[in-house]
Amino acid sequence: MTIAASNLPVTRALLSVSDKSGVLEFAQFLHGQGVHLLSTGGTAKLLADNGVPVTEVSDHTGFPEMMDGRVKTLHPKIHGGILGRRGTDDVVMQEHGIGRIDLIVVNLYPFEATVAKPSCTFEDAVENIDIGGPAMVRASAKNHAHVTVVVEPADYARIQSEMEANGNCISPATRFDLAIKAFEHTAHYDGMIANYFGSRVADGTHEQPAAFPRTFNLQVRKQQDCRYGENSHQGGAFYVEPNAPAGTIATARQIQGKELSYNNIADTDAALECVRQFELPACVIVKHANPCGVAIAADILTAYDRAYATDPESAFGGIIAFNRELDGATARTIVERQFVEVIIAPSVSEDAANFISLKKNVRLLECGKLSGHIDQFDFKRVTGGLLLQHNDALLHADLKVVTEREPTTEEYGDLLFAWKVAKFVKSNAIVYAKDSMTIGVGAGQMSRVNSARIAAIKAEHAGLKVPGSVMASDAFFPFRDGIDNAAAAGIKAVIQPGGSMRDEEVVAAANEHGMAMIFTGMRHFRH
Ligand SMILES: NC(=O)c1ncn([C@@H]2O[C@H](COP(=O)(O)O)[C@@H](O)[C@H]2O)c1NC=O
Repeated sequence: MTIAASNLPVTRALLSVSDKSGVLEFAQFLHGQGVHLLSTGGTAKLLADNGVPVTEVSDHTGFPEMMDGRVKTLHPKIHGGILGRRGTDDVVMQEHGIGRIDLIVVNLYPFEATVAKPSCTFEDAVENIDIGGPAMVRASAKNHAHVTVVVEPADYARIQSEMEANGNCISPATRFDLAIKAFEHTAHYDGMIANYFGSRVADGTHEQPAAFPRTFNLQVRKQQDCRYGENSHQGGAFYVEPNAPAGTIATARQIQGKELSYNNIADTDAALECVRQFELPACVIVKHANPCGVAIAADILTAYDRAYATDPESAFGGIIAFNRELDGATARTIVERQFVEVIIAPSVSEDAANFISLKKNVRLLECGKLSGHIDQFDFKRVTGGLLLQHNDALLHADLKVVTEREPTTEEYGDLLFAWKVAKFVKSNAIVYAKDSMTIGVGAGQMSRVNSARIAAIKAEHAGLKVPGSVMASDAFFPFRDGIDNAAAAGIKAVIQPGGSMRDEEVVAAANEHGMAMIFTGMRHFRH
């Protein structure tokens, strides 16, 4: 069966909105076009108070709104008017005095915003579950062959210009597009309600335990198709959450360059999340999801120079992130020095953009001010399921010096710096650092000792000296050998979570070598 797909003039519209922004102007326009307006209590009052002729839904149905608004539009004269098919249901509609409603303008009770308020009670949440609104939205989306549904004030202008241009008609394409949006809208809405209910114990108390929802509903919108996924034989696409915060890869604006690939997006996210931890001007260079060079300095050019110096070989084709505006001098140095895939910064000066434009393919992104936002959940696909965890939002528990020797002020600064970097290095992670820059990064090894060896090899390759550096380890040392090896390489101080059954041996080794050691009380595995 093909659904009728002609242009249909709008003669009657129903407006029932919680978010009343722009609705008065839109109603004035509709009235000006000769459209008969129906509306629910609050919306009708707003229109009538501003001189827009409107029929209250209760007058239309002959039934009052009741039960504190729980029942307003749930009536056959409304739902029949929305669901009636032209040519199929005309007789039955006439028989029951049901008039067609061609345009539905509805936005729902603000459930998400209500439950986000710390003072929200379970009863408040329940009363903010919209019933009549979603029923009308779903009915109109189902009957999109004959009805237009608008769920967002942002679409008023689009409907207005289409009606103006087409003699009050809205095209089948627009109706279908808005129907998709309507079902996305109600799916998201019910998903949020299910998450809220599902994270409460089903024992009648409605108390919220510190648990995960019984089902996990998340709606993400496709931002772009990628040319391919992680490899060229895999498809890929990038999806973002509604209301994704500023200062993230999800909301970054691409100023120039080739389209971002799947791997570019993943690596840029890793770089940006790492660089946002630092208060001083910082630069993080990422390759294959791992920081290969990180530095903080008085300005971002120095930070970049020093981050690059850690591992120039790996920085080739890397992703570079800054926590300050990208300036001309830094942009120029990058394009003159190295091949780079992506550069991202909170903002980009005109000079910087001009320098980068010399390399047409380089993807340049501006992400806006970096905030402290951290998503609540982190997830990982496993075959047939999803692993959900709270995000690794904290840096450390109490910092405890466990050795006879305290770290010097310089060592202390470098230890914290190295710890922040290690949090973003794949496990097992070992980071050597000195004077606020990475000296060597050992990532993703199955043994911690090998990660340490790799960090030392990296330093040697780059012509950097390990002696005098500090070391961060993302998890505890199971044996003293890691500390003995570090001391032999010239490491002076160590930061690690602690918590091994051989902590005593490990601390004794550090004391023997005259090292300082800090326990963070928190591990940062990253897989
Ligand atoms: N119960 C109903 O029949 C009903 N019909 C529409 N609503 C909602 O009432 C709100 C608008 O109310 P008002 O126009 O009174 O401010 C809209 O968010 C709309 O989705 C209803 N409210 C809740 O379900």
